Amino acid sequence: MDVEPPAVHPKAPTPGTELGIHFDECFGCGDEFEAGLHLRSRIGEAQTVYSEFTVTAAHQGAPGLAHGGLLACAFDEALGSTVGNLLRRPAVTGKLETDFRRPVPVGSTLYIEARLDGTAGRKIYASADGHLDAPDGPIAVSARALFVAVGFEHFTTHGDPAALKKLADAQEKAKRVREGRDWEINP
Ligand SMILES: CCCCCCCCCCCCCC(=O)SCCNC(=O)CCNC(=O)[C@H](O)C(C)(C)COP(=O)(O)OP(=O)(O)OC[C@H]1O[C@@H](n2cnc3c(N)ncnc32)[C@H](O)[C@@H]1OP(=O)(O)O
Repeated sequence: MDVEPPAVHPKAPTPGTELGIHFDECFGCGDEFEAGLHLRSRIGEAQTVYSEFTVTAAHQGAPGLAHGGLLACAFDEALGSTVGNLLRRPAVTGKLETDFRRPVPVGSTLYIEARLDGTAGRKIYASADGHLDAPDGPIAVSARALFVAVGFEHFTTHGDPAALKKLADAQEKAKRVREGRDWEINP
């Protein structure tokens, strides 16, 4: 099947939108686990998403340096967020390839610029570059990923139904607050 240019969903958030946390317990972006990556993302122009990841002592491999697996995790999150928010289509990572070009010290921030590259049926291609300590800093890590679109049953069949319900309830509550209907919540 030919790879086609990605078609951004008409209801995708607009450039400049801060994306927030998609699930409190997500290791990539959630705030429930102190040692998590706490990635913060916003929509950029032309099918891009910008994310920032600050490396702490909790993310070390060698003394004072980020663990490569956790850097890959940051890219999985940044790319997953790009696919999910721009296409508004449930998808999971099928393949993730990383190039580690420079060491990333504790205390540094990676500025990750992620983009959609194309789609072919259920396959979604995306890639990203991580710039060290400034949006135009040297590239320390690059990644390419294949996401595969799945039905919602992927998560209900393989995931945790109680956690999914917690997530659905939180999303419903956030929607009510956004629409000014928070008074409808019966405590
Ligand atoms: C508003 C919304 C906001 C949302 C924000 C969300 C943020 C989220 C942030 C979180 C981010 C974190 C995100 C995470 O961490 S997601 C968690 C990590 N990923 C997983 O757990 C996925 C586990 N794998 C599976 O479930 C299945 O294997 C999948 C579903 C991927 C495919 O099994 P399925 O049986 O369904 O499909 P298929 O096998 O017919 O494959 C379909 C097509 O894909 C091609 N293919 C598959 N794998 C590979 C591969 N490795 N290399 C090359 N190609 C591969 C395959 O050849 C075929 O192509 P073609 O033959 O049709 O040409």
